[in-house]
Amino acid sequence: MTTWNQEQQKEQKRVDQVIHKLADETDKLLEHLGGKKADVVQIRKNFWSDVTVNLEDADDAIETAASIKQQSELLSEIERSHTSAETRLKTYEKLKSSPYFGRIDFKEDGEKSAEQVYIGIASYYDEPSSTFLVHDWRAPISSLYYDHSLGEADYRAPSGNIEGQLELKRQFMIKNANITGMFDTGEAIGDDLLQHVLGNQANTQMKSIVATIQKEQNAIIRNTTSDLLVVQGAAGCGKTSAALQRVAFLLYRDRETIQSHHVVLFSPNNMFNSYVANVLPELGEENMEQTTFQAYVDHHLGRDYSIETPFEQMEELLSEKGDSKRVEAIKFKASVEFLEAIHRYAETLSKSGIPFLNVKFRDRIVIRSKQISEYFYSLDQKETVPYRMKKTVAWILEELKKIERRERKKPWVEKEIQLLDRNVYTRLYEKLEERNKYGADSFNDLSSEQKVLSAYVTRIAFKSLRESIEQFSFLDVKSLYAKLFQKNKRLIEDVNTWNEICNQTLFNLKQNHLANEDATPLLYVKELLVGFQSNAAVRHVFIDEAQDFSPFQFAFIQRVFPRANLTILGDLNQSIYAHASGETFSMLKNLLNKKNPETITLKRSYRSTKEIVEFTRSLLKDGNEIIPFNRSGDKPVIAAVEREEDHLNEVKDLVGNWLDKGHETIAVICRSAKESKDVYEKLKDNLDVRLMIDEDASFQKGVIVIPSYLAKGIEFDAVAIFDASGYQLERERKLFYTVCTRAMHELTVFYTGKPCPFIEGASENLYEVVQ
Ligand SMILES: Nc1ncnc2c1ncn2[C@@H]1O[C@H](COP(=O)(O)OP(=O)(O)OP(=O)(O)O)[C@@H](O)[C@H]1O
Repeated sequence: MTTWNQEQQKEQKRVDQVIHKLADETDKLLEHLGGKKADVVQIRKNFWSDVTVNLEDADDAIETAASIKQQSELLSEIERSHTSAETRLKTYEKLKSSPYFGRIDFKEDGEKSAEQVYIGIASYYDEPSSTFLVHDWRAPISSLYYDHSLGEADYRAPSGNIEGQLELKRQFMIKNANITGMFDTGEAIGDDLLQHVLGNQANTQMKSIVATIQKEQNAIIRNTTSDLLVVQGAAGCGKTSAALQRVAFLLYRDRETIQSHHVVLFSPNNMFNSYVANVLPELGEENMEQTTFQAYVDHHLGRDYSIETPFEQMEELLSEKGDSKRVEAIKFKASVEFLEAIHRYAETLSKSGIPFLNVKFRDRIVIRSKQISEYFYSLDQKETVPYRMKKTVAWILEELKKIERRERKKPWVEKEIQLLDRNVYTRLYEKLEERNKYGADSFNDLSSEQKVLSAYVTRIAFKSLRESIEQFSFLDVKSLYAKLFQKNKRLIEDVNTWNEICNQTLFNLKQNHLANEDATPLLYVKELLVGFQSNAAVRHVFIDEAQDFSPFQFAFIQRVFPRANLTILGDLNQSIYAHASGETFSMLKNLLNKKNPETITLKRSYRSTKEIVEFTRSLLKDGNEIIPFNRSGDKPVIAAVEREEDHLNEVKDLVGNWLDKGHETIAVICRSAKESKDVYEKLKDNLDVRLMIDEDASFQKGVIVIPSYLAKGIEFDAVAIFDASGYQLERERKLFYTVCTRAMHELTVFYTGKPCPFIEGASENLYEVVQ
């Protein structure tokens, strides 16, 4: 037997031993859990009988409270240890199938021999031998595995820097407790395993990459020094993957202070949320909070306006209606200059000019906007506007109290009393009887009955008004925003289409419609006046696909999560929305004012084969910096088709071939949802295909037809681009690049009429042409 085989046998023996121990531990835990569960059920059952309830006098009441406290503390202690035992059990279950993926032998300076460190998704400590049989990949010593080749190496431990020699680095593939592959490598992370992993079929959900994290990705995952970490990287270089492993790392490192709900991920759409939802649970962690910026805007403005979604905006721009004037308006409204103009505007409002609305009750004006304005501007101007707004709310509520009292005698109140529900009447009666015990009037006394009922009716009638005042409904947000768009007062000199921008904005506002580009600035200017509703509990915010965030959105997130560190990940070459500034992320440093901002650039792309990356990077003006990972496949195919029927037939045949080859996730990517629907309708009778135009749908295996912008962030085994002749305008270059980079193994681009100018710019030896 060769030494390597012997070595593999030795390793398999160790795997067997570890798994055996894990099985024993699991049994013990199950027994312990059974006992605990019984304890909890017993305590819950006896909770009130074990507690001495005696409320006769003050001393007894104190004793009772103490008794309840003691019981509930006991209960929660048992529940706590039950939960942590359950978590451990889940971890053991995962380790039992694949206990680790790596081993390093590290000889610390001053030690006689090297320590063998096995690395897995969680640590496993063996009490009898007082050793870690598996180290968590996030433990300080595990960073040696990702960061160093053989030879001198060091890592940062809580006690300081530890130096020594890395003598061995071994990677394992272990499935169902069997070693199916094993490689020794001298590099940081050997390419063999990565080749194997990347060659697999795409999954409908993203996988964790802990076994093959690259050194440059590890720098993102383990960064602890920066409050603003910006990651710029090519399509498929692992930005999303690194972000998710970073969440897992932070949850592990700061486990005493941070839980999953202290971390928020902003992603491009809900489908993407479901696509990444499995990574953290796979690593034994709970998912962070996931949201989209649109969800935030809808939550705050959805009741008052019909808001255009980013997808609706995209559809319009991709249709014939999408003119360059609208694009210019969108860019203007997302610009840093507009943001600064809004700040200047808000400053002037501190002295005068805030538009207020009359406060109305039952269609009658009860407080005039002029009175509100006078009150607001009578307050000390040294105080902030949000503080004065809060004082104004308090003042209006006081005024409403007086008005409410006066209303009680009005005829409408009497009418409402007649309509009162019987149950309400009885409840009020009981309340009054209760009060009566203490010498108040009786309900039988007619005048006091009337008083109670009219007070009740008016209180209920004013309730929603009071609540809306607390939400600053007296602020005329529409006029506030509209005032920015005066034809004779250009906010920024070099906007050519200023008059059109003004007309369109004012027209939309009149209809209570908010174009997507107006929603965030309008909300922003409102919040500058009333104060941002912030969440200080959140400690880390991740923004994925950040190239499509406007400066407004960044500024918003910063204010809403004032204590959070930001990790911002994006690729400027994939800026597909018109509001994307196209600027580098360097403006974020000034905009966000965070400590130690750092930028990391990732250049190596892992998703697609070398041939696909070489082709896609040539679609960009400056794509040469993107480095493909060395995994080979077929060259992309450019297929010219003459007629629509031919196009559909060719797509159908191609997809059939791909299915025969074993590809499981296949996408026919169209430009718009409109085109997707059309293509789907024509394909569905001859092909098992699904239409994916709803961003709330979850991503599934099989063949899908999907619009370009929804495919952002996800990947497929094989991609067919439907009619690339549709991508003609320079502003669609990045959209075209984005859709082509979704392919892992195969890419075919069809076109019907005019060739796509971006392909024409690519060198002919990078693709095959099929006529
Ligand atoms: N170190 C790695 N080991 C294994 N697979 C990796 C690694 N890094 C990235 N990948 C794989 O590469 C693919 C692309 O990764 P990911 O989606 O994170 O890239 P991205 O930079 O977010 O891409 P895009 O900008 O195009 O959305 C995924 O399949 C991911 O699993």
